[in-house]
Amino acid sequence: DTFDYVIAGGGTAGLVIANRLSERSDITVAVIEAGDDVRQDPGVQSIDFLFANFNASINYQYPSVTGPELGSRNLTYRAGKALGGTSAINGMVYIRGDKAQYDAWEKLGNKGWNWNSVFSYYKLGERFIAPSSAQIEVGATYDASVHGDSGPLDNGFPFIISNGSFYDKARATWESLGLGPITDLNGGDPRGFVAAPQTLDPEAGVREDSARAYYTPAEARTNLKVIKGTVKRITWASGSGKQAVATGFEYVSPSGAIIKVGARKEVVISASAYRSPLILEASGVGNPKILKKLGIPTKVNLPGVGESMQDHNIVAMTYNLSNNITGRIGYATMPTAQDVFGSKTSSLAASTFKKLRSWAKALSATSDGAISPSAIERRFRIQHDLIFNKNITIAELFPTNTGDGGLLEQFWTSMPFSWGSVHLSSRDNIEVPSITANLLSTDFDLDMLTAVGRLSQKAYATAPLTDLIADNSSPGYTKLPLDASDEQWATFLKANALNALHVVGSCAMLPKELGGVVDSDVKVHGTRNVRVVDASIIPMQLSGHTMAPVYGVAEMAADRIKASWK
Ligand SMILES: Cc1cc2nc3c(=O)[nH]c(=O)nc-3n(C[C@H](O)[C@H](O)[C@H](O)COP(=O)(O)OP(=O)(O)OC[C@H]3O[C@@H](n4cnc5c(N)ncnc54)[C@H](O)[C@@H]3O)c2cc1C
Repeated sequence: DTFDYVIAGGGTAGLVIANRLSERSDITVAVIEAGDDVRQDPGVQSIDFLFANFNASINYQYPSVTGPELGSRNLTYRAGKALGGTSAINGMVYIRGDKAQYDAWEKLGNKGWNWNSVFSYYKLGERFIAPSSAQIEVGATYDASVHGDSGPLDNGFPFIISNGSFYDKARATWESLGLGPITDLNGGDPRGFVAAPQTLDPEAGVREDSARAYYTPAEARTNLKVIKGTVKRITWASGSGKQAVATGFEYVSPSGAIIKVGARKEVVISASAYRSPLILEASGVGNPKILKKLGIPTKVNLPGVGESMQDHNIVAMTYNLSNNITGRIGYATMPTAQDVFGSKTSSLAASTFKKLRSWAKALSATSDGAISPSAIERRFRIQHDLIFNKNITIAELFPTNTGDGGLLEQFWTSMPFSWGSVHLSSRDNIEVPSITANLLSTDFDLDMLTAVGRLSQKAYATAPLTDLIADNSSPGYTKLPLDASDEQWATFLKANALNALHVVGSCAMLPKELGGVVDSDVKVHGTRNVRVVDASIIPMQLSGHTMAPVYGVAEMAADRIKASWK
């Protein structure tokens, strides 16, 4: 078959693109998705389960190990394998990040990509469901002006938040720690404490994933087709012009047959930050040194493919409760560098600035110079400026119910300088990426996580939140006392820090000389008609979580693609 557009991956971003492109009835669109349609699966619909589908068939699980300094621990990276992709299995928390983080994309060379532009697409895509007055009383506040009200994606607060007994005490504690309540964390300035909305239908109590939001309303269109299969590679037009021209994809059908599907106009890769680089590499687009080792001829020399994979660094602690907390705990506290480092902030700003060059050099060396030290340093400088001059939020502290009556406090740093990579593991294996996690590889990343951990511990030891807390059950105050030294923290974090599953950057939207893979029209450098749209193109980490940014980016990318029709 041949279509105008063929999309590899019907996940969070892929279905946004499919929906928006097929709005025009004379444009034909096919989506090749490896997973099943799970919209009717009660486990997917449920808004309570977050971790329940971790080992299920709708989950990809990719192995990796930490470096020896972190105990060579096994890490698992996860993503959804279903129509809807990771939005079908994730925690649904919807947080966009800080304004300045988006403005940095434009500074990095992406014309037109800034907070104002992406914000307008956030609003276009969203149908925000205002909380009830009972929900507002327990922190579900909002500013209607920062939300959309007629887009496809439902976003709101779970009904059961209104039974919560946690809010008043947590709010008072955070207020006393200088991080008082804010009205809405999605207006570009999320610093403070507030209930976080989730992509769900509050009345029905059902998950809103991209299949429900973007595929269901478009399903009946005759110009849109979903094909079950796993894309192996791009097929190329013969000839060796300046720009490579895709003719479609080759995919493996459920029966194992290798099938070709044609694309008259373009192919779009939306297979996630883990898998989009693999499809490019399998098609000969990437770092010639890596491709040569894999036995793949280079079609497009693009060394940034699979590099600068950025995640958040996450740690969990658990608490026993002396007073039962009813209802759902869905509150985020987001601090800035000043909030966590206090009076040390300016000296840290100066000392870390001096280290950027050596960090960039070391990172470049881990990938055999795939991205030059000077390009990484340029990117690091912008990141440093965001942290220390633009005062963005640099961490999130997010409590949830443990399920057995306890409280799980997860905290993570949002802007680590430790970047990893993800590449094809062997020529024909499109299923298992080779992931280098590279967690906590700079001293500052460890300092940030330590400072955020101390803030987290302090909050649960500060009245009135203490009224609810019986004890720190893990790691426990014996192992990690409230006055733990830097060494004790380092030992704890090196043994327990994990990948937060918020991976971006592996096909970064940046100029090629900065290690970029796609340009600001989300087109792969050196190709005429290959685009990538998913978390992989987000060039620099954001505060919060990654799903909302993926929706915003996909909405804007769809318009960029449509603009090429004029
Ligand atoms: C357990 C978990 C919890 C999370 N919780 C949150 C949260 O609460 N809030 C938040 O903001 N973010 C959260 N995230 C992260 C967020 O969900 C993801 O960053 C985002 O959904 C990624 O979207 P994507 O479009 O890049 O990829 P995906 O949504 O993963 O889409 C990729 C799609 O491509 C398909 N695919 C892959 N390879 C191929 C191939 N070769 N051929 C055909 N199809 C293919 C996949 O099956 C999938 O459907 C969480 C992630 C995980 C794993």
